Amino acid sequence: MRGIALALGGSPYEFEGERAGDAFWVMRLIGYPELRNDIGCGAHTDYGLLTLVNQDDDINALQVRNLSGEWISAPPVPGTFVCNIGDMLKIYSNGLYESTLHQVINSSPKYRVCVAYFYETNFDTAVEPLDICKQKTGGAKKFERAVYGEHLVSKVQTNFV
Ligand SMILES: O=C(O)CCC(=O)C(=O)O
Ligand SMILES: [Fe+2]
Repeated sequence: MRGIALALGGSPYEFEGERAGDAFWVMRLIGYPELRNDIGCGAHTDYGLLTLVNQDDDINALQVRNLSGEWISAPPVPGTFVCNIGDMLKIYSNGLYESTLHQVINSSPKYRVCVAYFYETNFDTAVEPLDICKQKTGGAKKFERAVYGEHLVSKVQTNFV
């Protein structure tokens, strides 16, 4: 996160203290039964700052939607993690970073396991575009302020109910 803060033109500590000094992180171990096109992980964006996904090296199941609206594969690259930008980083960066829509369909003949680490802001943090990011994107904020915990609860309720 310090590298991302620097890349955005800020101090390395933009995502610490009241923003993410007490990060509401979650690690999830997810199993996907083989040969199932009907269950998996439906299309969604991740909620927080940054997600690191460690997936099986030999199963191609994760897909991301590109700007043309097509689903494209994100095949595993052994020894690497997939990094997803979350909704909070999209807001902080005023859209310089996109929280990409993705889904998981395991139509392979093998059970797939993924370990996903979600690095989030503090639960109660009110997230709004950083000044440095507004300056780089024309001056105006493109997204309204969102309280991370409220966003999380509303996404979980709409995703899982
Ligand atoms: O299983 C994966 O590769 C990704 C899972 C995912 O997108 C999520 O849990 O948010
Ligand atoms: Fe995800």
